[in-house]
Amino acid sequence: MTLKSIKYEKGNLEILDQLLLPAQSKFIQVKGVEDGWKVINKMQVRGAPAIAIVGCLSLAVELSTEVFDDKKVLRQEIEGKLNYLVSSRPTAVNMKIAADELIALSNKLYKDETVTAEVMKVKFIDEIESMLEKDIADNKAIGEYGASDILKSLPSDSMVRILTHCNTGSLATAGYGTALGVIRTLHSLKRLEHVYCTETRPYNQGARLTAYELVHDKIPATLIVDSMVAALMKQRNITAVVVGADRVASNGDTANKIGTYQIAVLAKHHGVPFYVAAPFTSIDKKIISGDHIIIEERPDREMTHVGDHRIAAQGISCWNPAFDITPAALIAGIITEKGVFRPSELANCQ
Ligand SMILES: CSC[C@H]1O[C@H](OP(=O)(O)O)[C@H](O)[C@@H]1O
Repeated sequence: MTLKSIKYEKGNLEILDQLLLPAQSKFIQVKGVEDGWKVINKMQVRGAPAIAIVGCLSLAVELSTEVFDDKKVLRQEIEGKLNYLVSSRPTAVNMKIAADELIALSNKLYKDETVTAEVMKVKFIDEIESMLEKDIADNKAIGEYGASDILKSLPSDSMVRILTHCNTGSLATAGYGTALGVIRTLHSLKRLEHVYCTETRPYNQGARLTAYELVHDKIPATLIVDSMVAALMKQRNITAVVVGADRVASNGDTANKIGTYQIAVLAKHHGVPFYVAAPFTSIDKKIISGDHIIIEERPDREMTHVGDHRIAAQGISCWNPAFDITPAALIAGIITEKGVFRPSELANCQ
């Protein structure tokens, strides 16, 4: 049974409160857009694809409780609430891309005189619901493409050792995962010797979430502290690094969890291929480079406390960017549901 972080039935949405993992596995109800914004902003649900899916499903749930007889009112409500959801977290592009596409659909349905307000609402909710299965299908394709690219230049009986950062699995998507999807596919092919996952301070997505998923799936894995990456690459024969993405610019520069950039630099130094795994819903063709990606800064408390326990001196100032930018020059390949692309190929692929 695979892990699920999102439970959805028409008119009802629940999310696994990831702030409580791994100690407590508790689902909480999301009754509408306001709840959706809050659970994303507080990082009770997180991960670029999951943010978009939960945000849009929160709107679907809200609309399903209302009756519309005026298409103009429905269209205005859709646009306003999607733009509000985009403001919940600024760096991942998935929610913005989903909002733009759904607003375009809303405008198309609004202009179609054969479509009533209620039919417009039903068609709109159907489109949002389709995101769940599409994301899982995309992740399975990412897993296949990524595994074959990593294995293609290796002896057919060799085993691989993979390093990953943050959480990119079922807890960051609708299921299976992106970088963790590549790891799951390598494991299913019986070619995965071992995974190393970083704890990923300060939210500890690796220690709390990725380790949770790897243990759940019985995948051989070892947790390391973020500062161990250089020693690991020096002492263990890491085959490849595979990480996720929150926003990939059209030149391949990639925003991902803080700490990703330094892993990419170390991978270059040690001759380890560094891959980004992300669906096309994480690629922002509207920006030319990583210089144009907004980096979210999170509250100091996420650094100074673990739960209610203070671990940093009272009064120290903190800098807590949630992401950093890895330059395209350090990326061997961008693994998507349409194939693996070198960064220089990205601008021309649809
Ligand atoms: C499926 S990629 C998820 C991506 O999102 C994470 O960030 P956060 O936990 O702050 O939402 C991290 O950057 C992952 O690579």
